[in-house]
Amino acid sequence: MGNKFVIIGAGSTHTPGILAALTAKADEIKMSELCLHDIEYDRVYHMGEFNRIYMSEHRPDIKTSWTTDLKEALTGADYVFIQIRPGRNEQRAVDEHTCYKHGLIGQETCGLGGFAFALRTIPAILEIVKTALEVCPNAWLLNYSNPEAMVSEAVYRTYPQAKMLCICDMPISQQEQVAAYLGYDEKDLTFKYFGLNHFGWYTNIYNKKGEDLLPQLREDVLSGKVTGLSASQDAGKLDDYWFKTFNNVIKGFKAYPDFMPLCYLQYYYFHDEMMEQFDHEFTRADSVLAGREITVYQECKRVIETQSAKDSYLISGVHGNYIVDLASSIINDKRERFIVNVMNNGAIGNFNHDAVVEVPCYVGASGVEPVAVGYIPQFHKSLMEAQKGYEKLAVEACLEGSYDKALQAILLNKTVPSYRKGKEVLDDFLELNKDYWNPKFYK
Ligand SMILES: NC(=O)c1ccc[n+]([C@@H]2O[C@H](COP(=O)([O-])OP(=O)(O)OC[C@H]3O[C@@H](n4cnc5c(N)ncnc54)[C@H](O)[C@@H]3O)[C@@H](O)[C@H]2O)c1
Ligand SMILES: O=P(O)(O)OC[C@H]1O[C@H](O[C@H]2[C@H](O)[C@@H](O)[C@@H](O)O[C@@H]2CO)[C@H](O)[C@@H](O)[C@@H]1O
Ligand SMILES: [Mn+2]
Repeated sequence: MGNKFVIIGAGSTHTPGILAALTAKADEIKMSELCLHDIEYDRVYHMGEFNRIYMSEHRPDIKTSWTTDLKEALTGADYVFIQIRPGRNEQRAVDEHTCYKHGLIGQETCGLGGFAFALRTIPAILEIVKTALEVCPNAWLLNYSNPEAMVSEAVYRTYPQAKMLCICDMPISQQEQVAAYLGYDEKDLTFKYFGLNHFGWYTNIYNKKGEDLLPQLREDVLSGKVTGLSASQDAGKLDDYWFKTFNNVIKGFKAYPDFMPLCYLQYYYFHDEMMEQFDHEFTRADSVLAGREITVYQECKRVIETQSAKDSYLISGVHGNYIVDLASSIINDKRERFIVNVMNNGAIGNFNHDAVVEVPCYVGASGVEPVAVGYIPQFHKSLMEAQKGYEKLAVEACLEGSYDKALQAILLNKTVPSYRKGKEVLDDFLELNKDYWNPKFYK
């Protein structure tokens, strides 16, 4: 008997990439069944039928199904991938435009866009984990749903018994860019890293000879020899948003050269410049809605009409491969190294032990074993402490429906300059999220 895999939020436009990775590694992960679930019938119908046709042509031995019934999806599940976006990209666009209206960065997970997003996602994720603990308590839950930093805090404190890993594909994406610049395959390098999700730094980059390549990269940055990461890649593969974002890594590394920053730190290091660099009228969510949201479902409809996926493009890419490789490391007890959001418990010696941090971990059948990072410098520790205070208070505000805690959280976010600005955005968000936020906010 093989493994039943389930994708919750399967209407995700990233699902085709995950299907490609699951299919490519079906034997390695012993996949015998794949069920797609989403709360929106139209989305799970199109993605579910796409998957049925695709699998019938590539792996007819694998049983496929799709449903809007969560308990039905989770019955007998062994591995559950979760990638939900309550309110979809339409509500993400509302988050971004609202922040820009008040002169603050509008971004999916960073700044106050992430705050609104977290307060929509956390209640939904907790419901899914609660149901999974009832229906398939021994299943591994691998979560991509954002904002990971706050989703993981909420889940790990509410359901510490859940076999759940909260992961992000940004570190591996940036590592692939850096490896290409250095002339290596990413798998041949060991990246030393610490931080919070979308708020971390690389301290060393070792090759197989044990040589640390970060100092040379730092020299290239400080000398002006390298001005952008994406230059090392076929820029055509990256859209303008990612092209700019990966190039800003070099800008951040130059500004604070002790460690290489994860690209998302651009929103905190250079908030004012990000306001100039990114379009306020046509935001990232607008771009996704006009792009990926349309092309992915057009392809699903085409395959359903022709009843064949033989000539369908399917790009597994880093997003699809990362979560399937992680599942394989558990299934086959490979104990490979992944960057995961885990309870600190001393991995970062001088940071709150009762806080979720994002660190390298070895992942096997027994779960995750974080690397001992040791003590981190005052600069990074202080930035992380303020951000973690924001994250923890945002989770408490969400779970309690507390306006006061929401106001406290907001002021701790480095993209918010004042109580007045933060309160203006919060009050707009309360009105705009009535269908998603804790009803206690409105009592
Ligand atoms: N961790 C990472 O590095 C990473 C990478 C990519 C995407 N993501 C996250 O994955 C999630 C999905 O992203 P996307 O761009 O694919 O979104 P998407 O809008 O394309 O798809 C999300 C799907 O979730 C469904 N959904 C919403 N609420 C649900 C619920 N309660 N139960 C089941 N399904 C539900 C929606 O109907 C939609 O089909 C987002 O949270 C996004 O931020 C995370
Ligand atoms: O703006 P989106 O919806 O395209 O992406 C938002 C997500 O961006 C990161 O994931 C990227 C990944 O880093 C990139 O290399 C490529 O694989 O696409 C992914 C998804 O677009 C980030 O890690 C996620 O947390 C964001 O949700
Ligand atoms: Mn991420």
